[in-house]
Amino acid sequence: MAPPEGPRAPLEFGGPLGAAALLLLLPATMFHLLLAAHSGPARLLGPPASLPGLEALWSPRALLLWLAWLGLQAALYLLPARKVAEGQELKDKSRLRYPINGFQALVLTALLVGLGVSAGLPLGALPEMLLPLAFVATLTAFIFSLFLYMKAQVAPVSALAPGGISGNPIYDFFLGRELNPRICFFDFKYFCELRPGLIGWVLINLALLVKEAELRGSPSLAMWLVNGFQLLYVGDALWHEEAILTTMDITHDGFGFMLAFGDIAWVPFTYSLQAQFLLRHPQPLGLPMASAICLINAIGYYIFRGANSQKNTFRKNPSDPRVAGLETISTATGRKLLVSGWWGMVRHPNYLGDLIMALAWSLPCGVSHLLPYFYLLYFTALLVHREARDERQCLQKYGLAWQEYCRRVPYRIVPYIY
Ligand SMILES: NC(=O)C1=CN([C@@H]2O[C@H](COP(=O)(O)OP(=O)(O)OC[C@H]3O[C@@H](n4cnc5c(N)ncnc54)[C@H](OP(=O)(O)O)[C@@H]3O)[C@@H](O)[C@H]2O)C=CC1
Ligand SMILES: CC(C)=CCC[C@@H](C)[C@H]1CC=C2C3=C(CC[C@@]21C)[C@@]1(C)CC[C@H](O)C(C)(C)[C@@H]1CC3
Repeated sequence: MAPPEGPRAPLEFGGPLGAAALLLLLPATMFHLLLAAHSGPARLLGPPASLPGLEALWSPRALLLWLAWLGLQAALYLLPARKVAEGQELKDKSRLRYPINGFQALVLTALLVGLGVSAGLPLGALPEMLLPLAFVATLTAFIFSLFLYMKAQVAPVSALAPGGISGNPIYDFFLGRELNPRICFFDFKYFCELRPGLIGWVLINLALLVKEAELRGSPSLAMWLVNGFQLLYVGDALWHEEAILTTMDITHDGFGFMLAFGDIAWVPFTYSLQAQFLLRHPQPLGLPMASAICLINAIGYYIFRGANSQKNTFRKNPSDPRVAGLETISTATGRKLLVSGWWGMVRHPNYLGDLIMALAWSLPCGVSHLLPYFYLLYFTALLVHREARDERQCLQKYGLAWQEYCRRVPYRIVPYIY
């Protein structure tokens, strides 16, 4: 029998207590990382050297800059798109429409920043504002999640996510009640997932690179690598923007504090940790080591892109010649599961590629500190947890066919290990 959905569904993240703890723990971790990367010892574990006062956190300039950034990204979202894609079928059998113009937003942002810099915009001053910017981003995430929670109170039941309707306000505030909150064509979750945070991440990286050039004459090789790898990752996400429409964040999870904070605060301010670390803790990196790290990133990217594209192509059109020859298992839903190609190697080959890239992003920072490896550690925990959630959902969706898939492809993420 399928597990229940709605108020009787099993609670995730340790239920209301776990959600309450995460509401505090996630912002606290982000500030700890920002302070640690800025400090001499750069300790991941242990208390920061000193705690900032309110004057270090609050800055009207940072608030203005942050609101201007959100406004710019919202305006770019509303520009005419090269394509309008349809999302997955919803409970009421309708499909939402989404503009595909994320890559265009990245390019236009780059052009505007380029113009600004040539007109004297001090991009190298941004690293000094990271703390107050992270503070206003966190405040925005709390206020915005409150708005989303209230908006969900008046949304029809069919618009609610299966997980966020436990009835416990803290849990539902954290996980999100409404699946696709929108005002007219403006989809809040889709906008936040790919625009202000992801593009903000590469802009922060670039500012750190500029600042390093100002301080030391030129950016280090390690800084170039981190910038290049992460720009490739963000550019790839925006180029393949349509693929996000089938991820569990869009199709299953509600839009609450977890995703709102994750998208607009956690991603830009913690995913740029390696570049933040390198600015204060320069690391020597020779060409042979740099080449080996590039190779690791290329292997990770090859697996990540290959696996994601294979599944997306198959889900869009199983008779596409690129996937038509692959072996499949039929399921009672009428959909099929791939059992050869990337998806016959492990059950989440895309996670494997992503983790290999995460390793390549940390290696340029050397091995003297644990701090730049935070992303790899956090990401491993996130993907292991995400994989378990996805398995539960697939078992519920596909039943015996999923069990057969697990028998034929026994490893989850790493062949012969996990
Ligand atoms: N950088 C970051 O912080 C993060 C990055 N990611 C990345 O996002 C990407 C998307 O991840 P995510 O949304 O978690 O999940 P996936 O893209 O792995 O999607 C899982 C879904 O794929 C379908 N599926 C699973 N197995 C098969 C199969 N054998 N054949 C066909 N379809 C299958 C199922 O959905 P259905 O059958 O309904 O189509 C399943 O629910 C990944 O590359 C991940 O690494 C994710 C989280 C955070
Ligand atoms: C700890 C915490 C705050 C959890 C929230 C998790 C979010 C940070 C992540 C959940 C899924 C994500 C995805 C991406 C970024 C991180 C979040 C939002 C993603 C946009 C990164 C780029 C990838 O190519 C992607 C598009 C596949 C990916 C989608 C999932």
